[in-house]
Amino acid sequence: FHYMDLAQYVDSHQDEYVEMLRDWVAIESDSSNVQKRPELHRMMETVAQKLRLMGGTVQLVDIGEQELPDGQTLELPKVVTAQFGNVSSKHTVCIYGHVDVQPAKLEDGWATDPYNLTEINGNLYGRGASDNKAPVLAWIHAVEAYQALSMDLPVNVKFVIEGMEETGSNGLDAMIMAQRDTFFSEVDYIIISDCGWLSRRPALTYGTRGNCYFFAEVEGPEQDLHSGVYGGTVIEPMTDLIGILDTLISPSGKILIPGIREAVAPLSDEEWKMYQDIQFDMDNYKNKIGVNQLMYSNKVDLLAHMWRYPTVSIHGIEGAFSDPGSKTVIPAKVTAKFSIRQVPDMDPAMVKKQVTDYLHSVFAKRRSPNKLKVTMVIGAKPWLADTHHPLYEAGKAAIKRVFNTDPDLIREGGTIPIARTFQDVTGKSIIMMPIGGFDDGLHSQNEKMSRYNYIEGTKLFIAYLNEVSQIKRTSV
Ligand SMILES: C[C@H](N)C(=O)N[C@@H](Cc1c[nH]cn1)C(=O)O
Ligand SMILES: [Zn+2]
Ligand SMILES: [Zn+2]
Repeated sequence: FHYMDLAQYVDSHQDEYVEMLRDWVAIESDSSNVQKRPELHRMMETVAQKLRLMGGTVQLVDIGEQELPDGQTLELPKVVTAQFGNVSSKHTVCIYGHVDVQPAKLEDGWATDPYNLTEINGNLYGRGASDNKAPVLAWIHAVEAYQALSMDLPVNVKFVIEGMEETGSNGLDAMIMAQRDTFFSEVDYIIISDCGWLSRRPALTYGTRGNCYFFAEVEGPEQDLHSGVYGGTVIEPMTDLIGILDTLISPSGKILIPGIREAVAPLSDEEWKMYQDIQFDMDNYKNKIGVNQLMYSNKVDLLAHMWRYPTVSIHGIEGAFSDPGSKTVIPAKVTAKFSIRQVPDMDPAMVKKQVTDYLHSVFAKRRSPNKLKVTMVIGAKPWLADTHHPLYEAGKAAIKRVFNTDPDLIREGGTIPIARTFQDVTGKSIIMMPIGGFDDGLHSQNEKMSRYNYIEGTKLFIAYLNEVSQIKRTSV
């Protein structure tokens, strides 16, 4: 295995890789904004074209339509599948990633245009740079490097790249089920690089939280009203909504919805010990996010609540006045968006019932004439891997080769909605191998990917393909 030659190739092509990331970041592939859907289609076509030019067997798989809250339908972005190599004596890995992004606007407080990749002090700023465009590209560059040096790929490589991850991977479950006995039948392992390290030390990820995402709509008068003219006479939808939202979680982080906490698998002594042994600087973490106090003051509690316990987050209220200035309005209809991160042994179907029943009972106590409607729009399960699987040993060896250190074994507080489906439907083992930095600002202003992580991450993937090829057949 000529690792040094491959690594040198990567180093000498890094500016091209950055330019390609620039082209990809320039496509506003925001999956949550229906106006941007043409951009998302263009993004999927761009990925497919890149893989075609590399000689892959590429398909753009139609996964149907999405139903919007107003009943209209919208074409889902096609899923790109590709295959490089089909040698039966070799293992086959399937790389999953996504190229849709979270919304971003300059006026949200970005220092640079979110869709114009900008390099400052070795960091590449742009929406989707770390989540998940650079990691997807790094996998592509890894395959390209083998090809460019006329080296056989040590394993067959398949890609599944989607464009709806940030809104729950709509349509992908059905596609995986439909292709379970075709595209996925020869796949041995699934690799996902859609998360980040915990610190400056490289990491391997063995668990993700799931997510149940809710809309709670309160509807009252026929139209918005003047708060001076009508205030005091009507029962305001916003007051009702804030009132019920306030019953979801206590100020100290205790979830108040009956049944949620009871479902959580207890933290084992082994887990407690693992968290205890992880190097994690709480002050650094506070500095990074700009707060002087956290919900928990010791490391184990903090890590456990980041990865291992559910939490409620309130994201926004549609219909509420949120522009600058001071409009004196009583909004007629307001819709809160909130989500509950899922952990073993929670069940999204159960959570849906628990949340819906609870909010209706709390609302009923208010004796409000307004109407409450609760819907769950995403129900993604958590995912957990066996860290003793050879995939993780191979990951450790690759990290040792590239970074000359042992990795942290970590969990991810975020959600990769399709991870659990991959595991349950295909029955294949999954590893998550992040290359994003701990301070990349995913979903936030000024998201970035460091040039270092992008380039060394590409080398890591090159080394990992070789390590996976050494896994003995019996361990598949
Ligand atoms: C971890 C991954 N990069 C990510 O950001 N996933 C999203 C997926 C999601 C979950 N609910 C809605 N979207 C996330 O964790 O927020
Ligand atoms: Zn992601
Ligand atoms: Zn994301």
